Order: sequence, then C-alpha cells, then structure tokens
Amino acid sequence: MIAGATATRKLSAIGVTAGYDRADVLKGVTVEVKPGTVTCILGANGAGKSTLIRTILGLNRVRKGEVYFGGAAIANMPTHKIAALGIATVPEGNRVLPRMTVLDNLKVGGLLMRDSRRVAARMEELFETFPRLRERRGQLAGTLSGGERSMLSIARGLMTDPELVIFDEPSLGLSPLFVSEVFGIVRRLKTAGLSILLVEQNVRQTLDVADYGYVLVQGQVVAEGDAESLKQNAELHKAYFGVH
Ligand SMILES: Nc1ncnc2c1ncn2[C@@H]1O[C@H](COP(=O)(O)OP(=O)(O)OP(=O)(O)O)[C@@H](O)[C@H]1O
Repeated sequence: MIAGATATRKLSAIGVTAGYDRADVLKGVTVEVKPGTVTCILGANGAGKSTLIRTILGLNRVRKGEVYFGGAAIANMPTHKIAALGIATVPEGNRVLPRMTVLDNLKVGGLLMRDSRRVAARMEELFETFPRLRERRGQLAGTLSGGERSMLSIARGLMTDPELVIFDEPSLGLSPLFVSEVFGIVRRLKTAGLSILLVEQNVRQTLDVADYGYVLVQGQVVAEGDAESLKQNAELHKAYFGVH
C-alpha cells in the first residue's frame, strides 16, 4: 500500500521571500498544492526551484510571507516537525546512501518514526509496492541500477507515510527509460491519493503527469495554470523553455 490515507490538506506558500546571505532568491512566491493533485514548478537552472523546496521544508528561513499545510502555519518550523505533519521529500537526482544496503536506506527514511513495529510494517508495505526492492534488500544501494536507485529514493521518502511528497528534479541524470519509470511512480502515488509537488526541468513529461503548474523565472512566478493550458502556451515555451 503506497498511501495509508487520502491527502486532505492543502499546501500554500503565500508571498514567500527567501534567500541566502543578503540576497533574496525568491521574491514573493505564491504557489499551492491542492490535496490529491500533482502540481509542478518549472524553471531553468537557478530560477529558485530548490530554494523554494528548501524553504517549504524549513531548511531555508522564510523572510516574508506564510506557508500553511492544512490549518498549520509551518513557515520557519523545524524540518522534523514539518516532516511529522506529513510532508516528505525525495532529493534531487534521487540520491541514495550508496554504501548502505537497501534495507538500511529505508530505515534511514523511517528514523523519525518512534515505533519500530510501525517501521517494519511500513517497510513491508513498500516492499509490496516495489517488489524489486525486496529482492535487493541486502544489496548495497550504490550497486543498484539507475531505475532501482530512483525507486529506493522514492520508497525512502514514503517511509513516514506522508500526505504530500515533494520531488526535486527526479529525472536529473536518468536515462529516458528510467525517467518514464519515475514519472510512472508519480502517477501511481497520485492514484493512491497522495499530493505531489514536482520540481522539474523536463517540461513535456512533467506537464503530462501534472494537473497544475507554475513557471518560476528569477525567483518569481511568471505564469501558472492547468497543465493542459501550459502545454498549449506556445509563447511560454518560446520564452522560457527554449523549445518550439
Ligand atoms: N547555498 C547557497 N548560497 C548562496 N546562494 C545560493 C545557494 N544555493 C543556491 N543559491 C543561489 O540561489 C539561486 C537559485 O538557486 P536554486 O538552486 O534554488 O535554483 P534551481 O531553480 O533549483 O536551479 P537548479 O535547477 O540548478 O537546481 C541561484 O542564483 C543560486 O546561485
């Protein structure tokens, strides 16, 4: 079972300004992820996508603005508390801990969980969902194929049974076959009732899986809309994505 329960809470970042040292990278960014949807943030290198994720996760300070998850104000809350509310993340390029086994990588994903029986039960649920990980559970993560590594990194993020999963460029560095596999998993998570925030540079495949999208340019949202309307917006493609 991928999800214990259907997502019910909306994530909203409202007018968020954040950055590093004295420079603001995000300048009043407003995005929301409605429960049970796949929402994407598109943008070129350096647009501020990772900064936005880090800020939502409490790893970067919110200088101005608000972040809500359901009724909870989570701006500047410690990251482990945000995670405990039901927000999980899959790191950029699906990183795993290469010198640890598949099993131990999953245990790391469950570190925040106090109940060890719950950790074991959750691992069993994820092995049902990703049987290949069960087969490889004693293998070092660094020896897995690219696709299996993505799967592990996603399963690790799911250990805490989150309501919202934030993906940071999951297709980064993957061959086209594995990219399709990752987007396939995103679809399965949505079908299971989870909310997904997907940050990507891979415009076409992302808009195929997303319900709604935002385009981030130099720390500001310059366009937003249903995935279908963004797909058909030729101006947007020419101006920001460098494609026809
Ligand atoms: N730790 C940091 N310290 C200072 N500046 C940073 C730091 N991390 C990112 N930046 C700057 O913030 C801006 C936005 O970077 P960010 O990584 O959020 O963009 P991105 O859209 O995620 O790009 P990419 O697709 O390359 O990951 C860039 O100008 C970057 O140089």
